[in-house]
Amino acid sequence: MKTIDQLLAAGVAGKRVFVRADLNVPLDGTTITDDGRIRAVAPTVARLAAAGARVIVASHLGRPQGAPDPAFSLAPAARRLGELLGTDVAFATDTVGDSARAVVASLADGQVAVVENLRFNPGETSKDDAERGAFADRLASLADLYVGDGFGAVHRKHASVYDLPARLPHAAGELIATEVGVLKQLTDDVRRPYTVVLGGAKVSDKLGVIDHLLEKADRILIGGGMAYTFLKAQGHEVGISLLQEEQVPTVQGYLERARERGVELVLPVDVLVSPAFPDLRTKAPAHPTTVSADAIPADQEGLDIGPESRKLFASKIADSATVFWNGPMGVFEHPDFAEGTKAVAQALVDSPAFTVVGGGDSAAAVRILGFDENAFGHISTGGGASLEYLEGKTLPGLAALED
Ligand SMILES: Nc1ncnc2c1ncn2[C@@H]1O[C@H](COP(=O)(O)OP(=O)(O)O)[C@@H](O)[C@H]1O
Ligand SMILES: O=C(OP(=O)(O)O)[C@H](O)COP(=O)(O)O
Repeated sequence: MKTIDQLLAAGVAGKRVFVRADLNVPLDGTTITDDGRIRAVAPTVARLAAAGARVIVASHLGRPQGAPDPAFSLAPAARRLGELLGTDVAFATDTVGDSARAVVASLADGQVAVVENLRFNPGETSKDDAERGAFADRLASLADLYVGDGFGAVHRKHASVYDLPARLPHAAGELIATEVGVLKQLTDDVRRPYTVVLGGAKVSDKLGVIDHLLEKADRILIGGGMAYTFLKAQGHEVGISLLQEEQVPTVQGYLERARERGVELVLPVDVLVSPAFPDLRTKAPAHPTTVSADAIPADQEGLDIGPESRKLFASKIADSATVFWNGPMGVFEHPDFAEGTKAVAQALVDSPAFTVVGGGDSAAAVRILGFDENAFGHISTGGGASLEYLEGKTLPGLAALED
């Protein structure tokens, strides 16, 4: 894989360099609640700008449906990038249209622009190669060189991640190089016991990785929204909790294989439930109840792991040599449902293990809940991306950066 150093050595002054970043940051309205992903890509942008490149930064944010949606605008992220770089950052109100072309044409050497959310365009995420390719052609017309540095999205076969680098001379940015360097340590010769903690809300996306983890990990702890499909697979009712009903038979297979292989699959023994999803803006008290994991009332939603589960998970983490964690244990954005995530983060900090936290929200959670980033072995900007990397899959966004 060519690195940014090689690109810089060849000279980028006056060149339009397209940087595919992952600026998919958590927002409260237009306020960024954690800017970790912007800080993570800023050094790559800064180095290119300092070398005289005209830098075009592009990213997705959230999951808009292929059309402009102001709730998912990258404008706040562009402003924050400008603050971090200490320079004006221009913003194009579209991705490949008149605004983007005008903004790029007006860039002087060393200046930086951000174009609007890639996913406002249906071609970005299309499953149709021709439609994705046509959008990649339009992106390619904006730039001379491509730098892939959106580690959190390298598992997506999307136009800006996969098709665009095939159309321009390309290199990997500093963030991707660092992320891959650290995650390699978890694939080569992992120190055991190796514990993987999974949670979060992207359940259908991430359930599949368990198939591979059953071959690799000694222990898998499952909390967050992921837990309820497992509890259902064990025959328990989960009320109105997040559930991937069609995956229940697959998960029953995982439970069976874990038993056969001697992999410890640890589920919550108690959960915090509430009749409604909490208001994350007002943070109004939700008055949750603690119930046993096998007794979730039909009209209630499981929104965090309970106190006994916190102790159980912490004890499993304490007795580990390597821990990889993706996915909050509950709806940590609300104080009533943050204790499970806090307890797991604290257990990682207290553990002598080599610890890696991955994922946009998981990384944000540890910082928002007040943990020192340096207390972890590594905080990865990618959740799904790191899980699929650990699975040994060929990731489209990394394969596309190969020479
Ligand atoms: N029990 C639950 N029910 C619904 N959502 C949950 C639950 N537990 C965690 N979440 C949500 O999961 C989200 C993060 O999930 P995900 O995107 O998969 O993690 P990451 O970004 O770290 O990879 C958080 O916004 C959190 O509120
Ligand atoms: O937030 C992300 O992934 P993550 O939640 O697995 O860390 C990335 O920005 C990818 O976003 P996507 O899962 O909508 O493709």
